[in-house]
Amino acid sequence: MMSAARTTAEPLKIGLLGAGNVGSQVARTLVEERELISSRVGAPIKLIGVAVRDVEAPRDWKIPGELLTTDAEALVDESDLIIELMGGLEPAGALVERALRAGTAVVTGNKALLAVQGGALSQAATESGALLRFEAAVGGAIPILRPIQESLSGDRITKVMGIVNGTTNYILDQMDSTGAAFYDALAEAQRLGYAEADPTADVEGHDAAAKAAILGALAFHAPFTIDDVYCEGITAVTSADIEAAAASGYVIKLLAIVEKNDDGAILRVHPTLLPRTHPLASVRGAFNAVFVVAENAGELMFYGQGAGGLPTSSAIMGDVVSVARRLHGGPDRPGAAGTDGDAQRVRGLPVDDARTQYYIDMVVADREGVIAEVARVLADHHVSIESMRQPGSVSIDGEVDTEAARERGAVVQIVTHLAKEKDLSDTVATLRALDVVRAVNSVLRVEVEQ
Ligand SMILES: NC(=O)C1=CN([C@@H]2O[C@H](COP(=O)(O)OP(=O)(O)OC[C@H]3O[C@@H](n4cnc5c(N)ncnc54)[C@H](O)[C@@H]3O)[C@@H](O)[C@H]2O)C=CC1
Ligand SMILES: N[C@@H](CC=O)C(=O)O
Ligand code: NA
Repeated sequence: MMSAARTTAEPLKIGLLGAGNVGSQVARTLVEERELISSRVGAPIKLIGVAVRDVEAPRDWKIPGELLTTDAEALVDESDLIIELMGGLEPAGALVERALRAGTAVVTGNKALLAVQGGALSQAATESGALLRFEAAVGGAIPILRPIQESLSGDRITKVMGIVNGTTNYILDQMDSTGAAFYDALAEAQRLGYAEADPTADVEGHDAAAKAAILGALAFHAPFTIDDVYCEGITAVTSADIEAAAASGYVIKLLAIVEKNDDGAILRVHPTLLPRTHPLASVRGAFNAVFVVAENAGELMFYGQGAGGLPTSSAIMGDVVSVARRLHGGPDRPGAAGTDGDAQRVRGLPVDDARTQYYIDMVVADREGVIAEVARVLADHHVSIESMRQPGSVSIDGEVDTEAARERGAVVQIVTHLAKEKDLSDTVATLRALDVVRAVNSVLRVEVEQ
């Protein structure tokens, strides 16, 4: 049985299995951000070892040599919490099972394993009281499994549909937007750390099918496996298909769809034509998006980075913090504001410090030199202009360029670059005070840049 909740200040011992794209980023976070993660947990944590195949292999982040080991089993036996990021069925499956049977908590991103042995592993966890979490297994960084398992646990989910494989979305997007060749786009997806160790799993749809099985199992509370999923990948999709779809206003996306009716559930993965106006059509690159439909909640949409070492490590670390809180006897929830021991508490700042773009609509005297005067006021306040329009004079009832309209003044509409709220409000006050400015009608904030 799982050992009693830890109440001492003894660090929680974390063992990491695998240090590839995701594992090396998780190792970096556990070492470089140890204090922050410990403060989020509310108790100390410590990475005690990283099991690798080759201690000399180059990695995205250089793991301190004393942490590296090739003895994964010994590391499992010494740890309180195992993070499995080797991928594949074996030896990952046996190691995860070994940990769970010993009551050791496991966090994994291994959808291939979960889609085959998820039921048996959950059973092993239940029997020993061990915790098993796998948010990274579907949608990479996107929190999607916990919302399904927890937030929607009081509702009935009827359908989950989305783009759940970053590699194939990247390939299809590159082919569609740049005319890239399939294998060039795949090679780039591999270089960027999106693809599975064997990318056949991505392009043949098996990775998306594994995710569909996990989504179906959690959404419908049923023991679905990858064998229950109808699966077609993208290898049969040609450049000609993509061009023809584009000519008719469609884009081709690999979708995973799990839906329930009165008789049961259908789980499927296949390339699908979507109108370019469909929300999933705008999901570009390795991004994922998942729609969930529930009887009472209606439609929900989740969007974010579905692949890549760094984004995926975020989901892994979220599970690690959540599990570590429970192992330390604390609640599996964030502390109330300012109570979780987070040393980097953030103070509130005045809105004057906010930076955004602005749209200003004003009426100025219709004469020479006025625009230069307006532009100078903006420059004096460090507000630069992105675009300026002069749609015409102030007309009433549709009159066009009459003497009377010109007398009322000219409309000027300005969009600024990023500026500080304080500089903008000073700018507007100065503009209002100018003789040549008849009125400042609107000042609206514009969000363009991330
Ligand atoms: N890369 C991504 O975007 C995402 C990956 N995942 C999952 O996370 C897991 C890891 O993915 P990546 O880091 O991309 O894979 P990767 O192939 O880059 O890394 C796996 C690492 O595990 C090592 N490994 C394999 N067998 C081992 C053994 N017996 N002993 C010691 N080390 C061993 C490999 O040498 C490799 O360095 C996989 O289950 C994958 O499906 C989940 C979400 C996103
Ligand atoms: N290979 C996967 C990685 C994330 O799950 C993908 O491309 O989405
Ligand atoms: Na996720």
